[in-house]
Amino acid sequence: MTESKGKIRHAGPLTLRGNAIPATTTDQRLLESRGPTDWVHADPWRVLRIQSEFVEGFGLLSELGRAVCVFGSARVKPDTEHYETGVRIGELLAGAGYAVITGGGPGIMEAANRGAQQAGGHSIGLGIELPFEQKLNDFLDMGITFRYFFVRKTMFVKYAQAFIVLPGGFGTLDELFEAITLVQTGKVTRFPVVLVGTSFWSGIRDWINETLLAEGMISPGDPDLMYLTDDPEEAVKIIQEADIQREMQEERQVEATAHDVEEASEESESRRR
Ligand SMILES: CC(C)=CCNc1ncnc2c1ncn2[C@@H]1O[C@H](COP(=O)(O)O)[C@@H](O)[C@H]1O
Repeated sequence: MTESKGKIRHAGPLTLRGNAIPATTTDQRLLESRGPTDWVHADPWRVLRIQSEFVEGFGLLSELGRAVCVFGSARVKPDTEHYETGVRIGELLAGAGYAVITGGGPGIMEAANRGAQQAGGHSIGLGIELPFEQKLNDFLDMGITFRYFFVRKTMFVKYAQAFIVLPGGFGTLDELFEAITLVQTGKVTRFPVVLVGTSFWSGIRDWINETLLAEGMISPGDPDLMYLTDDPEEAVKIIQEADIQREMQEERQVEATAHDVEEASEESESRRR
């Protein structure tokens, strides 16, 4: 087909006219064994890659069971206070029956994975492809490296029941505020977000109260979406208690539904009589 103005081409769901009509068809480009390959870097092709990342991620994680994400700096070194806290939290989570999910990198991520593995738990790393050479840490039972940050973030939120956030930089803040925004907007419910390290986090906590809340940028209950502690045991206890609450609420919902069904069937029975 030529590229004259009046022509029209339907390509799947697309309608193309005039100069928008490509010189070759999709099938031609697919079957062409040689020739320009820059189309693999085009956006439509990226969509497939994005889809395939979702498929891989869902496939790997769908049978995970209860899990908690641990976030924190990629830069802290072993034998430092924050690293040791990360190890302890990994151990405690594993002891409480939670799989530990991290970003799969160094620092706090490595610490939490190390702790989980040390305690015989399930240790998972969801890594990210970065412009500089970077490998998954050595303490993972299961690891996957994502191309796209947003796909990886979906996995963190979908497969964890809670977030624990240790000291960190931009990456950690991004993950923290993503989680809180999802809870604030009701996209995820009953999802505890626990900050560990009171002296590190109190500055931002105070700013949230004294500036965000004071200027009406958030609602009065919003600062309570985050728990703040120094104690790894307390962090894990907060998550366990939230789990118990969630189970109780689910049971109440099941009972209420059963009760409604019973009432409805009694009513229709008496109408029939
Ligand atoms: C030494 C170095 C910079 C390595 C970067 N390698 C990384 N590997 C995997 N996840 C990462 C990495 N950097 C940042 N992140 C993500 O962002 C958070 C840490 O970023 P930050 O250090 O707080 O800002 C982690 O929870 C993780 O999910």
